Amino acid sequence: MARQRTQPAPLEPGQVVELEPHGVAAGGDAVARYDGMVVFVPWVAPGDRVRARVTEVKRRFARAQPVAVVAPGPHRVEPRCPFFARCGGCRLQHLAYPQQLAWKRQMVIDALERIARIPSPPVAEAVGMDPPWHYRNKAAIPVRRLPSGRVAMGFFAAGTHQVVDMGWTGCAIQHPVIDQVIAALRRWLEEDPDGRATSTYDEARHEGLLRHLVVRVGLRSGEALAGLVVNGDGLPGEDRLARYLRREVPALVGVVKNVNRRPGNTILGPETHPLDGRPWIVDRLGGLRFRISLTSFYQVNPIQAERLYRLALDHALGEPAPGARDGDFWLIDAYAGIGTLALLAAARLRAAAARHRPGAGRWRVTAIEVVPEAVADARINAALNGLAGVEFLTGSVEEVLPRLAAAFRRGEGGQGRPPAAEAATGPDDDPPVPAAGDDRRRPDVIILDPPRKGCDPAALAACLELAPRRIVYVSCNPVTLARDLAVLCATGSPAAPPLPAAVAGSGTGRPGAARSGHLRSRYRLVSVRPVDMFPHTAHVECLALLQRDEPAPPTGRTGE
Ligand SMILES: C[S@@+](CC[C@H](N)C(=O)[O-])C[C@H]1O[C@@H](n2cnc3c(N)ncnc32)[C@H](O)[C@@H]1O
Repeated sequence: MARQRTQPAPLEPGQVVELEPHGVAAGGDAVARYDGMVVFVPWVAPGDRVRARVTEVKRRFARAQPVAVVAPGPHRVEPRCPFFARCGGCRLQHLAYPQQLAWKRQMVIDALERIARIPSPPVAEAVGMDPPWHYRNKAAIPVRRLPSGRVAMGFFAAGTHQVVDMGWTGCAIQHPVIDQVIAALRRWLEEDPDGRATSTYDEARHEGLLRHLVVRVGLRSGEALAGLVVNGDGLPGEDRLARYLRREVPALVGVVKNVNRRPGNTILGPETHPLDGRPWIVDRLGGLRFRISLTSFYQVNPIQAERLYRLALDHALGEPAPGARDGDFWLIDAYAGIGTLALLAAARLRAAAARHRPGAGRWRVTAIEVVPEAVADARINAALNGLAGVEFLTGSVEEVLPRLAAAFRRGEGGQGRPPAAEAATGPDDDPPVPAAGDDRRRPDVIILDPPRKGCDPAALAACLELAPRRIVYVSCNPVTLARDLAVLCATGSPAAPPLPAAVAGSGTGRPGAARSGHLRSRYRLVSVRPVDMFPHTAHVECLALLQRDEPAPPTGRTGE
């Protein structure tokens, strides 16, 4: 039973109590109740009986740290990593993998019901991986020298900036090549005279040279790249160090130095210089090749990324394949990174068009990305795969998508490339992708794959105005997904951001405008599919398909 507000808290800090958690909260802590009060306990599983010491008591909840597992529950398993519950990287290794998947699905359902106000949302079973280990293709590892001269390298302890030294054991979720690079750098720093003379970064004082080791591995290609993040011009003997690392770890195709002189916890700085070999790796994903430099976004779990992308494109391109029907097809990939989804879509569209009669299924793909380096990589990737006609627009989605909507409003939407956009030009021998014909006034599909903070209201407003038949939303945060779906599906959540007045109808661009009838419910949530990109962590990734069943609103008007 819920506690009355006036009752004194039944717990106080320091108290040791016995608890039986019944669920897992967002973030991975187990949830129990004690005398009606909610208590969050990390590192224990639902069904466990545990003794826990109370560490914090608030008005409505308390936190406790486990002291002992009195009786393990049915879903508890032995964590594989000896550093589990000390290292902050994994939160769920003690929970059997099928229960992790069930929990992630429940997190999505809860967010959609609570925030987007969608009752019984159509959330499918999560797509898991087998085996769910050694999947991470990238790690950024802080380096700290201890007073003894030894070197500690590992991830930060949960909620702190204390390095938990991984020793020589390695990490259970990252690619083994990353462990090899860590071991080689540690040997250099402890045994080589230049290595011993290398200071490591002290965050509190903003002193010391070597901050992080960043390693990237191409799962399919086997190529690896190491980045030494330096608070200064360089490291003693850095060229020799780069050659040493490549000799010790043959998978390394290059070693680079990244200069980050800024205080704070941003890992990478603005400049990257090659030290030895080449400053990028090439990996294969979904049948295409991608060049990836140290700073570009690339999904950290490529096995699951391939599944996620296949599902996203099945939704986006739908049935029948666009090449199999008459008419043009225009797909916009918003938040495109190095162009993975845009190029995979273009490859599918090209293959489908080639299977059918000439002239049927002309297609166009437009990708939008804010980081210029990622766009540069994307253009190289387009050329690498013979798809250089894909349009890459550099800019924020909240600026570029409204420009496309404005062009559409002026009746220019179907006339080739967007007017205000900087379109990619491919090599002369690469035939351009046919632009959509004049009869096509709207994009058919918009893919949204924003960072954790979700989409800006201006981006959502432009989506509503462009009114594609389908929206495919790839999300790494169910909370912001739910907030944005409340706008796109017009469910009227108070969490939904205000829309610009022009889109919300007669000047009422406020939260809840949808409830007042200004925004007709436009998109139906057809399905949501969690795809486990981050096994053993509390991160939840999912894919939502939205469909517009009703006719598109007339040009320039999105309300009734
Ligand atoms: C989750 S990643 C997805 C990248 C890509 N779709 C993929 O799967 O590799 C989000 C991308 O959006 C970019 N980004 C972040 N905010 C943006 C904005 N406001 N406008 C455009 N791109 C943005 C980031 O640089 C990053 O490349």
